[in-house]
Amino acid sequence: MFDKSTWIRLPRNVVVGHGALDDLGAAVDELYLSGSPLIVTSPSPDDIVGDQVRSQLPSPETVIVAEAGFDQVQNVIDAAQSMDAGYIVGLGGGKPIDTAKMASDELDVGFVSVPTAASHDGIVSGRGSIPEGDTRHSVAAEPPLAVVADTEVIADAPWELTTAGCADIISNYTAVADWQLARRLKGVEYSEYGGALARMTAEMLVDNADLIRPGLEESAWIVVKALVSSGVAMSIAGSSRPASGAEHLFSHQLDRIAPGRALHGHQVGVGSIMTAYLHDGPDGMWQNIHAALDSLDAPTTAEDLGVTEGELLDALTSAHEIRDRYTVLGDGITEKAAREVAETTGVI
Ligand SMILES: NC(=O)C1=CN([C@@H]2O[C@H](COP(=O)(O)OP(=O)(O)OC[C@H]3O[C@@H](n4cnc5c(N)ncnc54)[C@H](OP(=O)(O)O)[C@@H]3O)[C@@H](O)[C@H]2O)C=CC1
Ligand SMILES: O=C(CO)COP(=O)(O)O
Ligand SMILES: [Zn+2]
Repeated sequence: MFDKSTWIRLPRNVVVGHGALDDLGAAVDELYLSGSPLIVTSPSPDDIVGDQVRSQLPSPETVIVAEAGFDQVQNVIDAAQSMDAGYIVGLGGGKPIDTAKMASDELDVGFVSVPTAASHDGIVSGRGSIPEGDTRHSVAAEPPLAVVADTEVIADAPWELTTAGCADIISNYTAVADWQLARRLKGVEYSEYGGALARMTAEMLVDNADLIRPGLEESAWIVVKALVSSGVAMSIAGSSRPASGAEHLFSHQLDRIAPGRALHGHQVGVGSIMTAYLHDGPDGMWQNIHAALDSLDAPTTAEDLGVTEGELLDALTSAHEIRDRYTVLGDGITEKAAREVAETTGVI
């Protein structure tokens, strides 16, 4: 087996647009894969487009993923082995897509990504992010051979899924700042291209924020392109560093402390406001991040996220424990400092 950790692995076919789902069969045929696919999805995407996807693929089988987790990845591996799947299709939001890409990696079979929501930037990346007990693992996973994103389906998805994707991209500002800090203080390896692409993607999204409105297919198109770009940045870097810093540590910790209250993207957006403040102080980028999230109707407060002041402060003070990734949180901040940043930025 080759060591692929230094390879930049990117999709061959990225099909984005109105009715793109009708091209799924053709986009897959063009990959010269053999055998039948296992489709990994969750309840809503399966209801909405499951039949349309199945009708274009040879003798598919389907697994519905209830929750993210390694047990679900194992279920998918077992199902794929028992049908001798030729490749795996991830259909839906981040949960089924990450599960599918991790199972594909384990089995060494091709992976095709079919997002039904513009809710996260894992739709193109070769990274999987899965919770396990008190930690979250960000692991190398099979990057998609093809991505098929139908803007008609995505524009019809609940608006908050799109605003979550926007916030996930806006958080690249603080993720890159954390990565640069880790390079300066800890000698962490840094990719100029990965960092520049992630930051530029956030800037372009913020510049186009006025065009991103509910129900508009053009908005879905702008956000999906940005998510693709952010995923490519992660592939170039060979890690999630360009798109995941302290704001993601905060969000992952909130998933443990207050599970299921808010979407991933919304949590990282609020985290980004606070970690921007920690980077630059009162006059820095936190106000721009706050204004951009506000203009997109994305959450900016603990209340918007449905978490209490105590839960938010708990997550911020313990976020550094989630994984060994140096950020502006260093080896942890005090409750007094956490309260000050949350109050000054209006998060609590
Ligand atoms: N690997 C990576 O680089 C990255 C991974 N992630 C991971 O992705 C996950 C978050 O992704 P997210 O998409 O929020 O999670 P989910 O897959 O849980 O999707 C969120 C919700 O959207 C619903 N949904 C999806 N598509 C539609 C649609 N078209 N219409 C109506 N509802 C729809 C799902 O419904 P239902 O459950 O009923 O099916 C679910 O309730 C996290 O686990 C995160 O860590 C995030 C960023 C990057
Ligand atoms: O959510 C991600 C990038 O937006 C993935 O990052 P993690 O490695 O922190 O899970
Ligand atoms: Zn994210």
